[in-house]
Amino acid sequence: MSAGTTPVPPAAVDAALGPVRVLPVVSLDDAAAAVPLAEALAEGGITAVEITFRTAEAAKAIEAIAASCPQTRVGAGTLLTPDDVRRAVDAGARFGISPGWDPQTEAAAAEAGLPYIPGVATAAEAQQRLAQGYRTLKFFPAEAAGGRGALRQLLAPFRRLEPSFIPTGGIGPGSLSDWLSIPGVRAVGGSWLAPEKLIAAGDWNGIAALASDAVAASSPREDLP
Ligand SMILES: O=C(O)C(=O)C[C@H](O)[C@H](O)COP(=O)(O)O
Repeated sequence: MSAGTTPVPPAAVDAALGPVRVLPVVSLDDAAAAVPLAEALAEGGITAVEITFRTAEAAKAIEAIAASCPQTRVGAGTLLTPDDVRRAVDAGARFGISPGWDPQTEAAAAEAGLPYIPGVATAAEAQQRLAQGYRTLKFFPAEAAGGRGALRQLLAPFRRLEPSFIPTGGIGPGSLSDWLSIPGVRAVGGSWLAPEKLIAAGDWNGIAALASDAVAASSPREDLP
């Protein structure tokens, strides 16, 4: 397969993400933290998590959450190669996300039937992915690529194709609700919900509090599964 591979249908991506409006982006140095972390996020009301392949423990962490946290939709992030995709799927990831896009990673995701969300930062990239049939796109790096103004401008010409964006990169509690109020923003991603320091300290109450603050700042959308 090559560029032009038919992606997993948008409805499957939507179903995999469920009602999530805030997606914690998590890098774990020790997979032993995965389950308590997912439980803390769920206690705060967040039942989806993206475990990034930035660390060697990613697959183990996904496997642990998939096995022990049935309430949590666990996905894999930073998918950069077909091998990342295969390891994510074998570990039990229910969706996959890349910071950008390449045809080999895309083909591996399509072959595995993994609901897959590529990243875009420009109109050209958005138009290419939409033309292929993707509808849910990560907008990355959200703040550095122009922030909310840039995304609003991107949405204007593409709106009739009904794209659904997950802005990620530089977003925190201060701007979360403004991002979520943009029509066309499905969810917001970010690492602020699982700071390295709190994870290292095992401060699960602290993480549950961050999650519940984020849920309080986000409006549910009735059209989501
Ligand atoms: O790792 C990946 O796959 C990425 O695409 C990048 C991350 O999603 C962002 O770096 C998170 O951004 P912060 O919330 O500002 O930390």
